[in-house]
Amino acid sequence: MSSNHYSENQLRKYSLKLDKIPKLNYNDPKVDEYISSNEPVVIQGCDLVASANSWDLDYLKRKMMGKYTVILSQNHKFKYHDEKKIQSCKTDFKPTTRRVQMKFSEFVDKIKNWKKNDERLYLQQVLDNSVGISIVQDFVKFNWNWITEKQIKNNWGSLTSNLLLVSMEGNVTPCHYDEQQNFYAQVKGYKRIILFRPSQFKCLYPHPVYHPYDRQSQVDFEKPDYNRFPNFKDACGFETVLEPGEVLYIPMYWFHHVESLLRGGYTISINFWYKAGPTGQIVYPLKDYQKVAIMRNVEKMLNDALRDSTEVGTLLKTIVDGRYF
Ligand SMILES: CC[C@@H](CC(=O)C(=O)O)C(=O)O
Ligand SMILES: [Zn+2]
Repeated sequence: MSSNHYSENQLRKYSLKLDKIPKLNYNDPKVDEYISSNEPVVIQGCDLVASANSWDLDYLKRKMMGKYTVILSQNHKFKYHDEKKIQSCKTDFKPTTRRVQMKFSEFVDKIKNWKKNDERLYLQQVLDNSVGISIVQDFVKFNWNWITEKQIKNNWGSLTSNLLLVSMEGNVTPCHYDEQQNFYAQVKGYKRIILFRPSQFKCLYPHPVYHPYDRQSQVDFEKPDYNRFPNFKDACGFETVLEPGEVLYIPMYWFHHVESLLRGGYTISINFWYKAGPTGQIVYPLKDYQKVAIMRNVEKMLNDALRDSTEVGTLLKTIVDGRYF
């Protein structure tokens, strides 16, 4: 996959079967068909975050005077972990990233002077009043008519947050799923996003629900352990390289892996996370994401009932072995 904006060798190499995600103009009626059926689609020309088109490091440095959330990593992977689950986790969990509060000017200096073996940086800041009046003024000029029309038409819940994502070139957010609907807007630079259906759960082996890495795939895409994760060889997904001005709809529970292109410079993205709508009438057959939600509830119920996460697997095997095929 290449275009006149980037080349194939800027994409990291994985042994995966990947189809292309369609790119449609925002007034193409097929866009609503994809969104209403929880299928990913790249939307062009909707100007969702056009008021952020001028955002670059210097502009943000001038306008953002506070301290902001920056993730530091010993390598190019920024695997998210839930701090709240660390103390209850029986195994000795060693996160590979740490979260600090950093002035924007310091963040800019560090990425501009970054050298090999330095910790990598990834600014991931919720867009709230702390970002300063200028940024808020750009924020209120987002195309809220367009996105709110989608929210209402698809009966989604409320907008929970917007993350401002400023990434160094080459950073990777490894494969995971979220339980929210997501419109992911690319502002600056190019990001490759790989997506898998929720039904690929059996190929991607997410960590157990009690684990700090809940929702994150256990599989290292760069060095897959096919002995532990044999179904990964059957994984098949979709990919796109998102360009500035484009918006990717990431359906809830769809696994996604995100990378800023190698040698592509820093990238700026803004996501829009929406709560799922009310379940309403259950329709059979169940959708794949509903089955993931059921599996999560079974794990949570067993963890709560057994009070020992190491017993959950044994009990589930006892239920299944020789009885359910
Ligand atoms: C949270 C970071 C990630 C985006 C993502 O996973 C999401 O918006 O759900 C990325 O852009 O690196
Ligand atoms: Zn995500």
